[in-house]
Amino acid sequence: MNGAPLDGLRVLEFGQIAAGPFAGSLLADLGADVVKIERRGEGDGMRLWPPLMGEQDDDRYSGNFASVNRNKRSIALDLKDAADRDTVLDLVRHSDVVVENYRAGVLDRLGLGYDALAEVNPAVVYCSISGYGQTGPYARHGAFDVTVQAVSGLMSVTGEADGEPVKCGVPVGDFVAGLYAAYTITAAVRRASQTGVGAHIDCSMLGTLLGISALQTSEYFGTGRDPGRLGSAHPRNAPYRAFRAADKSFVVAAGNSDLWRRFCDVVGMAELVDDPRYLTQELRARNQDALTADVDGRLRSRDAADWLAAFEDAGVPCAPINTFSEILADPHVEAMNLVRPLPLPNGVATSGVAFPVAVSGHTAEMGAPPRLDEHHDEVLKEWIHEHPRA
Ligand SMILES: CC(C)(COP(=O)(O)OP(=O)(O)OC[C@H]1O[C@@H](n2cnc3c(N)ncnc32)[C@H](O)[C@@H]1OP(=O)(O)O)[C@@H](O)C(=O)NCCC(=O)NCCSC(=O)C(=O)O
Repeated sequence: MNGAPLDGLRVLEFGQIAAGPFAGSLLADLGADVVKIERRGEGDGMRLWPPLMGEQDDDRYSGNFASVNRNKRSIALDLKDAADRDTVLDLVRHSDVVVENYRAGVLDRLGLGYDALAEVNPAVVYCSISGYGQTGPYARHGAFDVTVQAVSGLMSVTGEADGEPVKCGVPVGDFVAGLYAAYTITAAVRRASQTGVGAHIDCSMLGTLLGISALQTSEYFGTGRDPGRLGSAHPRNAPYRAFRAADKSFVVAAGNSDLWRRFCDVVGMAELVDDPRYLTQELRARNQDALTADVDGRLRSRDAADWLAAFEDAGVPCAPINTFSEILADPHVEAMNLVRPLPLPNGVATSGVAFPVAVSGHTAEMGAPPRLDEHHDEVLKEWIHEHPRA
């Protein structure tokens, strides 16, 4: 990699499915040398998630697995076997970071918890990602994305007001935990490089979902009332939601008073600007059911594309409600160079979304995900024998 910000950082990832592997892939995309330690025989369970691509039954690779395990290497070890556990300890001596997302207590039971690893490498930054954190009444509870979206309050504010609570269609519980984990790991690595003292990072899916729910939790703290479900609408802004046009729905967000005036102009309802129900942002949000009813007929009179062109001309933020196939083929995404070829170990090429943040001096590459145990000898030789850490 060229000028990679994390060039030279050695990461051992005991990751499975999403949160741990995503944290590892964020580090790998920025140039870290990330080695997955996987279960012998089967490896990370996500290896079997469809779509599996490739001609031969025994040489197919999962697109899902590739998306969060590109740019990594793999070693398969039986963590219940004493010799393999010693191999892990040898690797830990020569690494900077360990990241894992097993149920709290699993790696402690295997003799590979933070205390054991800090004994062989006091500077190691060890990040545990779990559903509920390492301590507290729920620490040993297993968690999947949907259970944490439910328990965290997120589902209670997602969905239409008169419908059932639903989860976000993207597994934010896993991916947000992975993001916080990678961010905190890089901070702890900086401190470790200055002090020689590592860290145990306790990153929970519950805590991180509460962390990104800052507007909802602060609303509750301020009012004493639970925020409710508003579909695509906003509690403190209107018009700001999906509206129905003649052919389909689209989104427009006239999120301040100037944009509200422009919105009224575009829909040809200038009389609404001075309507006492809509004079301020706060009033528009409070009276948004009436506002939506007032503009509904007019918006349904033209197709979404016409409205989008008109709002865009007026500088009012608006958007089509795309499918992934639509946005991935969009000329703007093409100009961002986000969709790139992602090779699989069997030579088949799929596509992937590259690391989405540009860092000057660094080109994030999209290297193949590893075959299970592909790099066993290579990593041991490199890390332990050829380039040992002092
Ligand atoms: C996802 C889980 C509920 C799965 O629970 P379980 O299937 O009961 O697994 P556990 O993590 O409790 O334990 C893993 C077991 O595998 C053993 N184990 C693990 N790796 C190895 C290797 N390499 N060799 C031998 N044995 C191994 C380990 O010792 C444990 O066995 P024993 O020692 O015998 O117990 C839990 O791992 C969990 O809560 N993880 C943290 C939260 C998380 O990341 N969830 C996201 C999942 S994906 C998701 O959200 C989604 O798809 O949606």
